[in-house]
Amino acid sequence: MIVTIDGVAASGKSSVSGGVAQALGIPYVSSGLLYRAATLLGLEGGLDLQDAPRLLDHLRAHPVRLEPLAAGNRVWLGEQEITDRLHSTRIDRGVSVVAAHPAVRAWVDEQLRALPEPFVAEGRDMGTNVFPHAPHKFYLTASARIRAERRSQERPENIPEIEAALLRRDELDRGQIAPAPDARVLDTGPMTLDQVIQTILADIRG
Ligand SMILES: Nc1ncnc2c1ncn2[C@@H]1O[C@H](COP(=O)(O)OP(=O)(O)OP(=O)(O)O)[C@@H](O)[C@H]1O
Ligand SMILES: Nc1ccn([C@H]2C[C@H](O)[C@@H](COP(=O)(O)O)O2)c(=O)n1
Repeated sequence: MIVTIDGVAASGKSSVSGGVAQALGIPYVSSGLLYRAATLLGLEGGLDLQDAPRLLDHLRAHPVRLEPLAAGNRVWLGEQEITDRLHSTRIDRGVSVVAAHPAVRAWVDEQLRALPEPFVAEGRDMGTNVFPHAPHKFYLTASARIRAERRSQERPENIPEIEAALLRRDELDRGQIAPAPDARVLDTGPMTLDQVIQTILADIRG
């Protein structure tokens, strides 16, 4: 069984997926981490992030592995764990450019489709493109201001700066952020994290 949870940036995908996965006793898969890892490798390799062929060569020469766990995902570059380096303003600024390359998307999708079921998959196009046959699909939204207020607990920037960056990323990611026609859309703005998780679990359990 695959559950897909897509949505806009900072809508709560990782936190909600982790809670749903833990309740179901299965792992969750954060597809965004693979795009973030590709961005980190590109930046640290001194590459032009617009140069998809060179970026792809670099990714093939430096194998990245996603370890999906219910308690949180880990990303490995060979034997070295890089998870803690993937959530920074620098990566946020570059990741949409990297994620727009069809070849990078194919690199990510291949890794995701090779994972053993069951799992909860979160990202932008899990329900539309990567796992269109998933039986349970959800799509999270919230206003940019609410998302910025939530994220301000985790980042040093002020709320208007975070809000502007989120709106910029939504715009750059717009090619990937449509909900699947059969997804249940949840506006998490007026909901607590636990309410979102319980709503999804109730829907899955029918
Ligand atoms: N319904 C909610 N109520 C309150 N806080 C929430 C809710 N959903 C998420 N949060 C908080 O919002 C922040 C962003 O959530 P999270 O990192 O899960 O979003 P995301 O969609 O995975 O982000 P990104 O797109 O950047 O990977 C976290 O601090 C999380 O605890
Ligand atoms: N399925 C996905 C997942 C992620 N992306 C891109 C778009 C995001 O800006 C970036 C980081 O994802 P996040 O950690 O914010 O979920 O990766 C995508 O295009 N498709």
